[in-house]
Amino acid sequence: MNISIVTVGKLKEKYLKQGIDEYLKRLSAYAKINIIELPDEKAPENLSAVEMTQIKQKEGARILAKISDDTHVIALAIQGKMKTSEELASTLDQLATYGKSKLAFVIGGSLGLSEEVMKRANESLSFSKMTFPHQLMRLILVEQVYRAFRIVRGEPYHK
Ligand SMILES: C[S@@+](CC[C@H](N)C(=O)[O-])C[C@H]1O[C@@H](n2cnc3c(N)ncnc32)[C@H](O)[C@@H]1O
Repeated sequence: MNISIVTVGKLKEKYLKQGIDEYLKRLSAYAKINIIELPDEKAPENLSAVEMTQIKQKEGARILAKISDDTHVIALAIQGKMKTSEELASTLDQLATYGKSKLAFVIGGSLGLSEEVMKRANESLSFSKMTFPHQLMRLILVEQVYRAFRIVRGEPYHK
């Protein structure tokens, strides 16, 4: 399976980078993972709602340009659907069963994801009702994707 993680904003924190690199290394046994990091749109203070939407749309268009039509898209959003790790594993398993070899997870920047990205997404995924910074979200996501593959393969993983 080819998995892209399309993410807005740079990964700056060294401690998170180390964690992400470790899970990407482990994941390489199960899938081809491609991280597509897009720059954050600069959003000055005191923007009107309309201006904010325009900036989000611009960011969204850059995200969508990186995703091919035949890709199954999972948008990460606080208001998305919550799943257990087993359910995420089952999603990956089902996609593989139905011959969907391209999957993209999308992580927004500080403004969140535009309506256009949410509409393009085949599903949305919430990791809790709490807000995580995008860099930490990337680490949590790669760990959960790794966990999902271990579950699919019936391989041991600490609970
Ligand atoms: C700092 S958050 C953006 C916060 C923004 N105000 C919003 O409401 O989306 C950056 C990105 O991380 C992801 N994210 C943060 N917390 C999340 C959660 N609990 N579940 C799923 N995704 C989350 C989302 O993709 C979000 O766009």
